[in-house]
Amino acid sequence: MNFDDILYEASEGIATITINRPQVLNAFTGKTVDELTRAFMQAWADRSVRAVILTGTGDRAFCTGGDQSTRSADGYDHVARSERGVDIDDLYSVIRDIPKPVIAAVNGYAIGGGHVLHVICDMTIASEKAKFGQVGPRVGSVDAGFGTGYLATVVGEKKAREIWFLCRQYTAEQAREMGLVNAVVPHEKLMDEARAWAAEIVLLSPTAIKLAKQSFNVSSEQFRATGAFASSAVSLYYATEESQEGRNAFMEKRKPDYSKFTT
Ligand SMILES: CC(C)(COP(=O)(O)OP(=O)(O)OC[C@H]1O[C@@H](n2cnc3c(N)ncnc32)[C@H](O)[C@@H]1OP(=O)(O)O)[C@@H](O)C(=O)NCCC(=O)NCCSC(=O)c1cc(O)c2ccccc2c1O
Repeated sequence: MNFDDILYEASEGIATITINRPQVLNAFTGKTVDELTRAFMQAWADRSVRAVILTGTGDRAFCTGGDQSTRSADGYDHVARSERGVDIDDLYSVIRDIPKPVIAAVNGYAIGGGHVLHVICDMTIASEKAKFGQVGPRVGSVDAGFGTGYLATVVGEKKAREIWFLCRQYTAEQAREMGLVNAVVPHEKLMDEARAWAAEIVLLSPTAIKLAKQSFNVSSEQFRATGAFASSAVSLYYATEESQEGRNAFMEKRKPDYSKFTT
């Protein structure tokens, strides 16, 4: 399968999927989301693959979410819906549903939708240089469902609300302390560590792993429906002046001014 925005490689039972848009810190467009979804389906269909690693190209970013330069007033479709009609909810679903563990190897910023991506992965290994956070309320967006409710099941309600309501960035060590990542390793050892974890999985019973993963998914399944509903709501929100102010401020490299908006 040919991809433009991502890299796909499979060997020794491990598929590695790499978001490859370093010029925008691996932010994704609809096309990127579509390619990621297809890459996960390819890893699912390949019976020799027992574990998947998701990472980003370069030293600076895992993924910084939707590519703001492609977002327009008529909404979310331009950010995360491809010509083929595949959207972010399908990507989140395939990461959860593929019956093989998915390890996020976070090599830098995991921000916005990029943060949600690593949260959805089964496990996260972080470079000591990694930075984590949500930015939606700053840039006029919100990725609810897995991005909010499921995050709260991972780090607790208070911490999840802090992450969303303050839009701070957290270090890899802070992320480990709050249970957001499984391990923190020296930057240059990140991919070796991720491959070592995946190689351990390769030796285990694939059916037992599948059953365990599917059973873990049961209690958070409600967030899939919340996410679909939230995507519909956000596509309406993106059309508003308030949301546009967030996006425009980011592109113009200034602070957003939400002072005239109320709710
Ligand atoms: C990630 C940062 C904190 C990094 O800051 P830093 O100062 O280190 O670097 P720069 O800001 O100078 O970035 C370098 C370069 O990359 C460009 N860039 C970075 N991120 C993006 C991006 N997301 N889109 C487009 N371009 C990006 C940046 O403009 C610079 O370009 P130059 O040409 O000037 O060199 C900081 O970059 C940052 O905060 N980025 C913004 C991240 C952001 O707004 N992400 C989108 C959030 S919304 C989202 O992801 C989202 C996705 C979904 O799929 C949803 C689905 C459903 C509902 C909601 C969704 C949703 O909210």
